[in-house]
Amino acid sequence: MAIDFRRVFCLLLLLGILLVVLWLFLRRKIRTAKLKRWWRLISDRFHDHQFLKVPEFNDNFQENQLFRRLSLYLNSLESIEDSDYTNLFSGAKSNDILLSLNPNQTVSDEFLGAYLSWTYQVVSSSGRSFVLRIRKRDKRRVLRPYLQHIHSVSDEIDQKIRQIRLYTNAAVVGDGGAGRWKSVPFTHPATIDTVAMDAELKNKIKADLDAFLKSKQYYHRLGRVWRRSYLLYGPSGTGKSSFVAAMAKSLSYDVYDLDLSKLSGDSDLKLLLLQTNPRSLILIEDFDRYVAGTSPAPVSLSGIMNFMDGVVNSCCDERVMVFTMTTKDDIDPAILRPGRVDVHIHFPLCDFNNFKNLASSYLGVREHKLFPQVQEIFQSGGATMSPAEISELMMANRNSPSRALKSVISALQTTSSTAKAELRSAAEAVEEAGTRRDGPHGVKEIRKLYGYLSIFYKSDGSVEISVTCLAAPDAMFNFFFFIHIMA
Ligand SMILES: Nc1ncnc2c1ncn2[C@@H]1O[C@H](COP(=O)(O)OP(=O)(O)OP(=O)(O)O)[C@@H](O)[C@H]1O
Ligand SMILES: [Mg+2]
Repeated sequence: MAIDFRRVFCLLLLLGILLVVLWLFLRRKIRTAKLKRWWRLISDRFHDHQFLKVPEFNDNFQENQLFRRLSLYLNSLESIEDSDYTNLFSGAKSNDILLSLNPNQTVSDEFLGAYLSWTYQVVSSSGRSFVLRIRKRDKRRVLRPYLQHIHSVSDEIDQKIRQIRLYTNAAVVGDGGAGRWKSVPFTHPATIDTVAMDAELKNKIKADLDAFLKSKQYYHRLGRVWRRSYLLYGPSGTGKSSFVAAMAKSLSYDVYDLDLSKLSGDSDLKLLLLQTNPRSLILIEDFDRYVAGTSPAPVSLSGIMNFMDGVVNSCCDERVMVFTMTTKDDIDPAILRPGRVDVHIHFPLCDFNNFKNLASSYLGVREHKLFPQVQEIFQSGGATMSPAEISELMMANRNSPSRALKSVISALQTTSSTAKAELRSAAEAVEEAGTRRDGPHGVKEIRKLYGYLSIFYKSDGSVEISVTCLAAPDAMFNFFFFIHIMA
């Protein structure tokens, strides 16, 4: 039988054309990623796999940093778009859209020629975790470099999108456990530059924070935990809390605002500390209330001191601790010894230099014909206004710098004359005390003038008055005048 080559050729041509049309059709209908996935599913059948789980918390309820890094890394993968179910969130900028994996969804990845897949698991009993599926054959070759790759990519993402957060501790419910810290984005607008304080002091603190950030190796070489603690003390409204916010922003650290009154005991304090992340600032506001015993605290003094020493927080590398208080007069110096508190920063009531800083930021005024009058009031002593009070007056009159300055002058004059009258009556009280003393011996303190005049009745029978110089030119130092009256 003779072969009809023309017919065979036509058939083959027709078949070829059909195949090309089919290929074009499939390419349009099925994305290559899906084809790849199918191919991988088929080839996976011929390999053994291993599963590795990355839980969100470790046994101490401490956040597992690898989980956080993975979350950043996986949500940045392009393949997340191929997952069947993905969450969309708006980002920090208005046109940013962030993708995030939905529970029980899988995202695939490729590294050094190996195929890997991650499943995001949420189980009510054991919490959230990521589970890696990797071919046994690839594990030895790929796992270590892959994890390093995740570290460096997540670090990069972290730098780009890092938004610092403010954590607050909730009261103990049930058996304590994980999730005691609740967080919100920390958006306080204060920066170190916006806080009015002595310029030299400000530069010293900036340099100190900078040096701390760079000294990981140094601390570790000395066998010390890489942490630094600061005490900010001064009257109300002098900028302590604003400065804490500014410090956190300058370090780019999360803030853990620890409310001691919500703790259930010393072990609870340890547990909460273990749950803080590295690169964070742990803040205890109004610390004097707890250590001077004016507020009952559910934690013991030794528990607090252990926490300050870093004994309990050997895990607490890369932490800054900040304590704020109104005055450190009543605090046992042992609590504030070097090592427990590394840097003491005094926030004084407003002086002329701070007033000029405030006028410059709040009113945009660097010089004004009313400045000499303001300076005179500060120099005459007795002007006892906080930067908060002065800045409020400036803000209220920000449309007219002259009116703002006049209202500041009038308020300063009022506080100055009240302060002088109080000083006189306090001195009279001391004079009287010199001739008549009742009550038990010991230290009894009358605090007047916003804490700037202190009178001590001492056990040796003497009376000591300490007056902090109100117009102290340098925020670092206080000047004390002592009057001794022997009974
Ligand atoms: N030194 C300052 N420079 C600029 N603004 C200040 C300064 N001190 C206070 N303020 C302003 O006053 C307000 C109160 O300040 P802040 O809360 O920081 O004071 P504080 O010392 O923490 O007071 P408290 O002891 O009552 O908590 C803030 O809005 C802040 O902007
Ligand atoms: Mg405060």
